[in-house]
This record gives sequence, structure tokens and C-alpha cells, in this order.
Amino acid sequence: MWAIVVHGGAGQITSASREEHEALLEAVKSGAEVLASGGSSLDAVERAVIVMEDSGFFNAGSGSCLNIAGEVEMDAAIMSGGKAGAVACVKRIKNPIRAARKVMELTDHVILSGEFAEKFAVKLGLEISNFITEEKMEKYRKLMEVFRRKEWYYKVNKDLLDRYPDLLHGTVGAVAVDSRRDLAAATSTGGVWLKLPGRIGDTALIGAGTYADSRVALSATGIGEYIIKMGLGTRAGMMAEMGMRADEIARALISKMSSEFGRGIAGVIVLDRDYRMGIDYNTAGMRRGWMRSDMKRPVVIDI
Ligand SMILES: NC(=O)C[C@H](N)C(=O)O
Repeated sequence: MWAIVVHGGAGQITSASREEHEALLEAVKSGAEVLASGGSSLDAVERAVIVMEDSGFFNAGSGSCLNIAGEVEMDAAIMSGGKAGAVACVKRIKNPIRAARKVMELTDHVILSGEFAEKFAVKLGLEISNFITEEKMEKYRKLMEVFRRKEWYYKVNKDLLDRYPDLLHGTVGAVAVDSRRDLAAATSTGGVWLKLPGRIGDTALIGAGTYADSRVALSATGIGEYIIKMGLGTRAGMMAEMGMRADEIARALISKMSSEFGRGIAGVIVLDRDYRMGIDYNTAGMRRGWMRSDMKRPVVIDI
């Protein structure tokens, strides 16, 4: 038996184009193919995330948003079998999740950030790309007009989130469990629009937005600062250790987020070693899809 769940970000999602739908479906299918052919959950989550990074429809890889300096700074992390790797604040790596996996497999560290992370990726032959487009620059200029009228960054960012709900969107993630019951999680993001340069979100932090152990795997999306403060991934691990199922864990985590910080904050996908899944969010929507070996076809929900 095997199972995979993916998300394409939590937020104020009101509609999805045919192409966006197809991209999410493609991500689930490509991860499921890896699992169906006997591949590992680690390969499956990496594959699914690469599809979404490459699609341009999500806030990850080629679709990444811009920070307050008009630059792309991406975070990504992957975890499985007691090993973990991540990159943070990388500007030009085409698939940050590939670089995260290289950190996991080839170094003694868990997170590499910034310039050296890029040099490391280049040295290993990973592709480099420029993700700053005229379309993104136009949105950036509009948002900066609003921003300049405000005084302090973080509050402003929350104001911006209220005024421009699509600022928080499109982080991508996947969790999978394979026929050996090995669990894996992977998450990749451009962060949030107009973040300060050097800001690292929950996605890159093992135990916050990305987590997998022998009982449970989690990938989160939402306002990273809250997810970090709550340590969602580590909490999921502790809940699984106490015997909770994936669906109970997802519900408990989001209910805790709502009671601590209010609504509109986060979403999670969770899988346990008994092939049960949990999905919950306190935002207006969360793009998601899943497939289990006993299902005829994948399910994808766009909003
Ligand atoms: N859209 C997102 O999920 C953003 C991501 N969690 C971050 O804060 O970097």
C-alpha cells in the first residue's frame, strides 16, 4: 500500500484556472507513479514538488514572489528516515527542493542558506534560473505604493494581507508513505510578498513547516512566523507518538493555531504510517490533492 497528499498553498483562494488544476493533478500523479512503481516516499515527494516548482502557477520555484528589494528568495526542505536537508534564501536555483535533498544527502548539515547554498547547488550541477518577470515586477510596484504609506514592516504586511489576500498563496508541499511504511515530507516556497531580505520562513525549518519521522509526515503552508512559533511539525511528531491519527493531528494543530492566533493563518497536510491522511486549514481555502493505492484516480480540490 502507499499514499501521497500534496498542497499548493493555503490562502484566500477564490478561483483556479484549468492550467492550475492540471498542475496540481500532475503533481499528485507524478508522485503516485513513483510510489506505484515501488519507489520511495522520498523520491515521490521530491518529484511532486518539482512538478509544482516548475509549473509557474505556485509561489515556489519559477512562480516565486518578490521580497521588498524586488528579489526572489526561496526556501525548501525535505525529510525522511531520520535525515533532513534544507536551503533558505536562495535566489536562482531552479529547483530548491533538489538542493535541499543534496544538503541532506551530501553534507553533515541540515540547512544551507544564501550565497553558499547557491554555489553548492551550482557545483553539484543543479540548474540556475532567473525568476524575476515583468509581470511580478508590475505587482511589486503596485504593492510598494501601498507599502510606502505605512510605517512598520510586519504590521504593514498584515495590512497588505487583508487588502491583497493573494499575497499569501501558493507554497507547495507533499507528504507520502510508501509500501515499506517509510514516510517523507517536502515543502518549497518563495515565502510571502514584500518580506524583508534574509527572512527565513517555516518551510525551510525542520519541525516547523516540514517534518517526517517513523510515525508521521507533515507539510505546512500559511504565515510562516506563526507556524515557526507553534512548531507545527514537532507537535505533529509528539501527537503521533501519543497515538493520534493523521486526521486528528491535522484538526488539533489547526484548532490550536486558531485559538492562539486567530483564523486566516495556516494549513497542513499530514500522513501517518497506517496510510491515514489529515488535511485542515483555517484560511479561506487550500489547494490540495491526494491518491492512495486503493483509489482508482487522484482527487484534486482547487480552493
Ligand atoms: N504561502 C506560504 O505558505 C508562505 C510560507 N509558509 C512562508 O511563510 O514562507
